[in-house]
Amino acid sequence: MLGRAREELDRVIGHDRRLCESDLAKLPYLRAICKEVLRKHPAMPLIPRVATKDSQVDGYDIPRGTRLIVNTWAIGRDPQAWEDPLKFMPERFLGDGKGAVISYWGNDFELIPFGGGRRICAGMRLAAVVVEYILGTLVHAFDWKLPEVGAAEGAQMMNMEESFGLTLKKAVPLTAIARPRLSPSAYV
Ligand code: HEM
Repeated sequence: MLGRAREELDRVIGHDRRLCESDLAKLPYLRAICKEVLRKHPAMPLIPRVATKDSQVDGYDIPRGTRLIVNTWAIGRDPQAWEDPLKFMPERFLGDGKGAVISYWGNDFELIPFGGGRRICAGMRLAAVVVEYILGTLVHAFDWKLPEVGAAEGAQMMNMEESFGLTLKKAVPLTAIARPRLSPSAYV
């Protein structure tokens, strides 16, 4: 996966400069990775709401004033919505399958990391660009490796468990070593 992302970045950008915002539209695999991250690890896992009128959802009566929590974390891992939901598979957003037309702008309810409706994230356009830009730059401009440690400690380093809160964080922070891989002039 890292190799495929790097191959795409090298093909579009080369080694003599760093990624620019205008490159992002030409990097579909990078975009698919970011979507997959936001599906499986949404930064805001629980979205609060209050019912403004009596309603019925999926056979449940919801009286006006009820406090509701939309669990985007669970939606992203729902086997009724996603094939093999626990697998990190950016390819699900590429090609001509169902996933290729799913976006996170609030209309496809299986992928709502920025929420939806009137209170949808006010910064989502900025956030979507920044996430792609930062991840793309880190992958394109550096080779990454884990510190050399014993197997048990090594397994902990790639630990993807999450600690729940208002925002979702990695339970075990990642430590990795970066080595530049572009022409020296690209870093100036
Ligand atoms: C990956 C980054 C981000 C994620 C995943 C994210 C996610 C969310 C979510 C899920 C909500 C609740 C939406 C709802 O209730 O339907 C929200 C609200 C909000 N976000 Fe973001 N957000 C991100 C970045 C940002 C940034 C960069 C800004 C500002 C520059 C921002 C500003 C806001 C504001 C102002 C609200 C409240 C909107 C309202 O209640 O009307 N967010 N965000």
